[in-house]
Amino acid sequence: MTHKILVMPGDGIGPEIVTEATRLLNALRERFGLDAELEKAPIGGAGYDAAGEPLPEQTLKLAREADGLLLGAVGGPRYDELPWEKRPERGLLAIRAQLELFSNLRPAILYPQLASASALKPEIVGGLDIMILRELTGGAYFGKPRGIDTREDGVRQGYNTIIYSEPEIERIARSGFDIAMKRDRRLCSVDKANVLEVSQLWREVVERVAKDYPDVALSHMYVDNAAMQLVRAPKQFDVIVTENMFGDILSDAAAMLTGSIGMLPSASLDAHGKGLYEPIHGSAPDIAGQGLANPLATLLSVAMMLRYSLNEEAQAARVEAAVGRVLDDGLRTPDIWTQGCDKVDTQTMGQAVVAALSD
Ligand SMILES: NC(=O)C1=CN([C@@H]2O[C@H](COP(=O)(O)OP(=O)(O)OC[C@H]3O[C@@H](n4cnc5c(N)ncnc54)[C@H](O)[C@@H]3O)[C@@H](O)[C@H]2O)C=CC1
Ligand SMILES: CC(C)CC(=O)C(=O)O
Ligand SMILES: [Mg+2]
Repeated sequence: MTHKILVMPGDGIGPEIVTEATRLLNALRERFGLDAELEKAPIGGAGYDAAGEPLPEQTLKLAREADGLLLGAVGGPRYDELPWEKRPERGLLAIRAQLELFSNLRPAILYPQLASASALKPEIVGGLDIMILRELTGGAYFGKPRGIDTREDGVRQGYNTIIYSEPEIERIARSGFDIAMKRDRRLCSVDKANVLEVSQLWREVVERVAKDYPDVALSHMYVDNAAMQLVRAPKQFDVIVTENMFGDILSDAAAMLTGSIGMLPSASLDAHGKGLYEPIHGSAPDIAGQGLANPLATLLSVAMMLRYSLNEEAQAARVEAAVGRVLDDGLRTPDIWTQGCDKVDTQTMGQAVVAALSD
């Protein structure tokens, strides 16, 4: 069956890195028999420019019809003054919500070739392979009420609401336990239950779900400590499950353990395996259009799409092996460059991965 893949480049470095992902997918089609057709649609600032909406109706329609979704990144200073409903970031949140992509897998893996690019010493971080599972359709980014208004005494105030229902917590907890069962069977649930009622409920529900997974060692940790422990001794973690905003922040921190935020892919899944795949980073306006962006997080996101949504494990492994080979050859974009390696631009890196694909 032909896989329908929708690519949504978005803004900033989005189009540059998605160009490399498209090059990769086309190579898999032409040289390795991947049966797939690609379509392209605007989202984020590009959606606003094209259709006046950060998630145009036509993009959402195509997304619903596709088997796999690939996204670059959204946002940029050009759009920062827009009202919330029109902002690029709103388009991203909207597609996640509309497609019920509640389960966001963010693997943080240190490639051995990048040991010297990590923010931590090799003896602390060597062999790092953790999975951060972030709840993606609840919490502060979606809770209502939200806004900025003026109190009766004339003082302006801004507010958001962190809200989670029991079923929302339960389904992400189950995802966390299921993932842990396929790994080292250790799950750390991260919350702020010493201060937040929403976290107290989170902890209660996670404990309840744990009864169905007696083989998984469950622990709990407050998010402030978790941030510190990630930097102090990251290998103590196997799977981390946490709410939307905590996961957003912790995964950016974890990225630096792997050398760069340009190395971390992600999968955002619904309950049936449909997924949106994207690097965890943003649109990086500071380096956009200069060939400086690392495309590897996006290419590794393609691998995740092949594995999780398209059932193409061999193709996924092929992509990951090619990334490993290119790193073996010493090619580095500036964000992961260290002494003795070859500094290359976005396109050269993408072409090298394609050239390194093999049986
Ligand atoms: N999923 C998405 O589409 C996301 C969008 N954003 C949006 O992106 C815009 C910029 O946000 P920032 O806070 O600056 O975060 P960012 O992740 O875009 O950039 C943070 C830093 O990492 C660098 N960086 C990011 N990706 C890189 C790559 N592939 N290769 C090399 N260096 C890379 C950037 O140059 C920058 O110095 C904002 O409009 C923000 O709302 C932010 C995070 C996620
Ligand atoms: C629009 C933001 C929620 C995007 C982001 O920072 C992320 O998903 O990591
Ligand atoms: Mg983020």
